[in-house]
Amino acid sequence: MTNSTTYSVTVNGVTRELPSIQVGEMGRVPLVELLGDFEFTNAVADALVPLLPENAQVLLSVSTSSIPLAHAVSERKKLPYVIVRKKRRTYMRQPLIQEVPSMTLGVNETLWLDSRHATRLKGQQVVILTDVVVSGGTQEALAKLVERAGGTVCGYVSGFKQGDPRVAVQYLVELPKVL
Ligand SMILES: O=P(O)(O)OC[C@H]1O[C@H](OP(=O)(O)OP(=O)(O)O)[C@H](O)[C@@H]1O
Repeated sequence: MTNSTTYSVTVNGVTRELPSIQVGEMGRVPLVELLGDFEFTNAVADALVPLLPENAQVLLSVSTSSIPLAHAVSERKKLPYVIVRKKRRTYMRQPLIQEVPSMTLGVNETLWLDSRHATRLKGQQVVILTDVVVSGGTQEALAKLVERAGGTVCGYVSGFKQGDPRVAVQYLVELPKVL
């Protein structure tokens, strides 16, 4: 930690001072933001690639914060990626709908996977990839979507772990839950 309001992390030689944000009654939480930061996203993607299971065929991630990371890892591994949405779109056809019971900020979410993309998971070995894992609720909900789509989860990977997730996640950096 560099001072009382930031938390310093370095991945593959790229350092960021994470701001600490007051989250409800949890206290001050160091906040990772890959969105809008290509240099840090690329560093995290480079470091995550060796953690992916060898048999991975597809990456599955979720909007919004994890999208740049999923894209960068996909590009490096030459694996396709699928993004689950948090809002229904009019162009979705017969989406799979999955609730996330409790998330980081205590807000329930609903995940939507368009059937066009669910088809891409069928019969595939799928890695679940997020930028941050806290409770693991999001990764669990993504795993349920994989099963419902007829795929198999072959691993859970996250750039950062912040807390005690309910799933066994491969991660790069453990962050304190509160500062
Ligand atoms: O392990 P969990 O407790 O489920 O929390 C992890 C989730 O929380 C963050 O998303 P966030 O809630 O910030 O949503 P956003 O990506 O839409 O900003 C992160 O990107 C994961 O998806």
